[in-house]
Amino acid sequence: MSLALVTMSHSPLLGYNDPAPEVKAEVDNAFASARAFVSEYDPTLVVSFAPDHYNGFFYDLMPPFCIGYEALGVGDYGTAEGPLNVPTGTAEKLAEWVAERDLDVAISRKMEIDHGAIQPLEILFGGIDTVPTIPVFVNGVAKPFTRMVRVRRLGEAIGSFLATLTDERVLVIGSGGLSHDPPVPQWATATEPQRALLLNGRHPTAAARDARQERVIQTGRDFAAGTATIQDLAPEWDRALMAVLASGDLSPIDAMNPTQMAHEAGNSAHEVRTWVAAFAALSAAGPYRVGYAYYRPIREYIAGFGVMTAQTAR
Ligand SMILES: O=C(O)/C=C/c1cccc(O)c1O
Ligand SMILES: [Fe+2]
Repeated sequence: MSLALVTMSHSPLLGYNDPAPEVKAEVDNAFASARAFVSEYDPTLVVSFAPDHYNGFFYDLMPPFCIGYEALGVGDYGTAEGPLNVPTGTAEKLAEWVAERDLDVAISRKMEIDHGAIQPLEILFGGIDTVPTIPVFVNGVAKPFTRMVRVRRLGEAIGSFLATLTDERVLVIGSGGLSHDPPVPQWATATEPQRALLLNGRHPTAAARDARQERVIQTGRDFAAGTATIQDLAPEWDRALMAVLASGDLSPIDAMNPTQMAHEAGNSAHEVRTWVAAFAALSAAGPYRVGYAYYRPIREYIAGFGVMTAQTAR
């Protein structure tokens, strides 16, 4: 049984704050390479590991992981709104398989997902319902964070299930990261209105959504201009992580410390958990080979921006 993987940074600022034309062309080329890889593999099932940014998951009930049995996009930053094509029966079996392997994972029969999960589907498939997709939420923004070994184990358990689906060609996606520190409020330092959003900010008014997005877009512009106060990107940290993921030996990930990750690479660097889960899932089907890798720190997107493709080695 073989599996395929695409991991990619997302940024809601794509199309809002574009970098210099040659950098934008590089990113477009990276997306085109990932698309070509996916098109050749022709997946029949996608498992998408993605974070959320207080659009679907809030502090009224914040799980570290959640498998979606049904899901819909919320439509933030112009991304698609509406239902995904989730194979509910397979998602249910996946959650049971994971629970039997001693891992605690939440489930949702109505998962609301934002640009973190939607953007890769739109970039790779041109839509959110073209290929059956099981969304797996991996908390990458809301403290407290699980130890990284739990993320690796979850990925491996999901991969071991996927390896039993011999009639499917499964693509795993990891969306997020790499180093970045966008102006997503932190509970400890949030104002009262921000805390209300973090606690239960579902379905904001159009005006509230626009105000939030405008603030992030402006921060991206300020960051590119060198005037923002957010933490800088950490290209060496990003490249080192990509090297570990490409090496096939994920064990060094277990030693990564959540506090240190945020300190070195920004609060939202925890989104790399999705990459770790995706690579761990891939590793469950045997040794793998990375076919394509792109990286550049892009301040306009507030992202250490990376794209990788990989596949089970034959
Ligand atoms: O949720 C937001 O408003 C912003 C999120 C964001 C900004 C920059 C890079 C990212 O990966 C993000 O998710
Ligand atoms: Fe994000």
